[in-house]
Amino acid sequence: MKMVVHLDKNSYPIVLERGVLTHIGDFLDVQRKVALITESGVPEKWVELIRKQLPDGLVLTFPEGEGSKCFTQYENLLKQLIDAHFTRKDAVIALGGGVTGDLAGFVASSYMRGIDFYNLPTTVLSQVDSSVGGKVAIDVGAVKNIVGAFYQPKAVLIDPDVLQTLPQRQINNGLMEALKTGLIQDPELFRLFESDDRCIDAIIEHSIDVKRRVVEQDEKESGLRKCLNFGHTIGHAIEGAYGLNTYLHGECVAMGMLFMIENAALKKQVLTIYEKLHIPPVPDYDVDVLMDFIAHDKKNNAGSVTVVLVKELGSFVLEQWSFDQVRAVLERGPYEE
Ligand SMILES: O=C(O)C(=O)C[C@@H](O)[C@H](O)[C@H](O)COP(=O)(O)O
Repeated sequence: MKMVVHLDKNSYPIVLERGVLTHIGDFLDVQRKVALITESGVPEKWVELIRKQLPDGLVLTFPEGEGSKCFTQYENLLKQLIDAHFTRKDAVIALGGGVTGDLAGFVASSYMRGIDFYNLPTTVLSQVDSSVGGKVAIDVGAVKNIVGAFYQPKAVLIDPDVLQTLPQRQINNGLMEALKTGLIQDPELFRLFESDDRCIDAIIEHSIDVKRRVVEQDEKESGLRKCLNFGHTIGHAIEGAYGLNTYLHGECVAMGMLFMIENAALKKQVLTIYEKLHIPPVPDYDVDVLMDFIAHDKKNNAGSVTVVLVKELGSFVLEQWSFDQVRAVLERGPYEE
């Protein structure tokens, strides 16, 4: 199955196909230097599958985890491209999860002011969400994605077969971004979570299709695209407050969404899904610490923040809240009406 993200000269295909990673040469020119940027957690068999299709490939592996989305790793990767004499005609492939796509994409966006970038996501989270849309970034300290760019890939190749080696916690983590998409835009996608035989291919297809349509209408997040941040304002704050490595990103988004669902029956349905997928409960938090992170949110506007609320399944409302309103919600807690 192939979709195209229509963005004028930055348009690109998303290929969702079991086995697509066995023939990447059909989608990109491999007859040049290609940096295959990957993280240590990606099984060797997937790295080798891609490497052997790259006659002049350079495998660059960084330690897995959010901690690698930092200036040190960013600089290391750039230095390795310089040492290997990469030119503007060469390319970067990201093979991994959201961290790899963000880091490798930011490297590609800035090396020589931008070289070709291809995203080959290997986790549920990156397949349903982060590989599409061109957000690339690193963190500074515990502040998530604070330095980055909008830099669209030349193609996204999604192969659900690679998920067979993914630990269950990572699968459930990624599913939270798809659940988010269902809650804000796609009731049918939400229903897939309520059925007992969740079909991952259908979840990916629904999620990516919604994301594609949102990005086409608002590439740089001036309006509509903010809906994709449902759960992220408080989610990112919890992620940061717990040191970026205690909870996974999707788990934090799941926690963050609870504060922003203004429909008791729907919240109950969501909590039932969390229970089935073993999503951790919201931990104890210090309101002042979370507010400090929220003060750095990119959706801030002098003294207020754009929040995404879900009142009815499949739709969202954007509201401009004062910090006092956010504080009140944090003080009320995630499980209260
Ligand atoms: O693509 C988007 O736009 C999103 O907001 C998707 C999010 O799920 C994703 O986690 C994104 O990386 C968060 O972006 P940020 O702008 O809040 O850093």
